[in-house]
Amino acid sequence: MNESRTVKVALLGAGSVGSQVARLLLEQSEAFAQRAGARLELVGIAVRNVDAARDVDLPTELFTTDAERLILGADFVIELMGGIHPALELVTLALASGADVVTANKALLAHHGPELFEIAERVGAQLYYEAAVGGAIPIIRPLRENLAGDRIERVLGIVNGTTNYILDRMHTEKDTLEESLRIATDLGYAEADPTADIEGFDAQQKAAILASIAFHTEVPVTTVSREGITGISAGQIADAERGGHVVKLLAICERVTDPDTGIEAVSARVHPTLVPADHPLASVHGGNNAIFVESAAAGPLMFYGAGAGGVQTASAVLGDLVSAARRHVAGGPGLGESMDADLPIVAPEQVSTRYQIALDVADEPGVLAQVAQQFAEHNVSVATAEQSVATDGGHAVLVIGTHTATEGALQQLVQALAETSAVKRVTGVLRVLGEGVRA
Ligand SMILES: NC(=O)C1=CN([C@@H]2O[C@H](COP(=O)(O)OP(=O)(O)OC[C@H]3O[C@@H](n4cnc5c(N)ncnc54)[C@H](OP(=O)(O)O)[C@@H]3O)[C@@H](O)[C@H]2O)C=CC1
Ligand SMILES: N[C@@H](CC=O)C(=O)O
Repeated sequence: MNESRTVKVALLGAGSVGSQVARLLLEQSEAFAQRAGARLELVGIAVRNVDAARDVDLPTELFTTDAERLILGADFVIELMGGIHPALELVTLALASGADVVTANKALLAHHGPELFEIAERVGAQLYYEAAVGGAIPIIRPLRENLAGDRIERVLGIVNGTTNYILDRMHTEKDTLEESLRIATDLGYAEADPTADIEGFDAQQKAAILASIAFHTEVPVTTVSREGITGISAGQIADAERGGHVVKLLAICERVTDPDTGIEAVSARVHPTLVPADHPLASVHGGNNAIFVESAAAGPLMFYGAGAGGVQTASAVLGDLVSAARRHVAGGPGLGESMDADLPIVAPEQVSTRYQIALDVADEPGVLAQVAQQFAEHNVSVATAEQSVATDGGHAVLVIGTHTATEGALQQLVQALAETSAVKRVTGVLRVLGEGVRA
């Protein structure tokens, strides 16, 4: 190692992830110096409140509220504040000043990635973001680098630790969403505003990032259809278990080829999904994530591990920092990325999958015929139907599994069912994961 070489590192944020990054940087400075080929000097930590209680004891003299000044004196900037503002302005300042930036901020990347990459390219700086998807799991680098010579067809999986933790507890402990979310927050899994987790925004942002790098095309976050888990009831969890499934929030990004024209497009979506209990995704418990990548030459690959948590995510952040430092010392290109495919995005209503629809219906003759007629009129074919009388009597519960149908047909059917006199309520609609890793 060149002992005389020191790179100055500014850290923005000392919450769940930032405090662990700072601790590891300080505790393992010798090891990092060996691995990076230069001393990584933590020159300061920008926060909102320098007096706030922290998960970790860190030297008070490192703390500042003056993020801009800190950035301008640094070679590398690690952004772990979260949110769009002021992260956008600060990351822009850092890149424009020539500093390499490491971030875990998927909201920032999903909404402003292209402009940040443009600035980075213009000034010859690098933007690293391994921790933005999948927490500790290496997935960004494999997609950007290791699989750059392959053709990726599909990226699919569990990309939000908080919702996986919640759904897992709803299955295994019969816990409520609210109580499980409280624990996930204590564990450091949830976003500062956990609405981002439970309403699927976090997974939507991650899907946009994954789809963009997997298919080499810009996938705006607004084109990723999103449904969170707040509508999932204890009844749906019980129905899923009875049918040999578990409920998981999945992000599904796939390349779709029109069979008539041969034109390729990209579909990206996030929704609660019925996963067969013997599928590998069903065994992903707690705050873990699992992401399948299917590519033409490599075939199916699975990436699995801690998807959230302060120290786990710090691992990915520090891996990026060491890469950045090595490049700083040895020179050479940074991570490559090409976004030249310019593929169209499939409209959400054209996406096809299988569904399970639960209905509260009147407990009287002729109901099934009325319901079946609606399915036929909307070209949604029934695969299975199971009827049981509700425990409180007076009505029955009808759970219908469909064959593959488009999202557009499904939406129209659900509206028609809600207006059918025999149907008291459409209690839930879940998409069903197909064979293998196909949705
Ligand atoms: N937690 C996790 O498991 C994972 C998180 N991420 C991402 O990592 C990032 C950080 O997450 P996490 O550590 O959980 O977040 P926290 O909310 O725990 O911490 C945020 C930190 O940023 C500081 N901060 C926030 N706003 C400002 C501001 N305006 N000016 C200065 N400092 C500010 C806070 O300061 P103060 O302490 O004074 O309030 C706090 O130290 C986010 O982008 C998140 O999405 C990615 C993967 C996993
Ligand atoms: N809130 C996120 C944190 C990691 O990205 C999650 O729960 O996955």
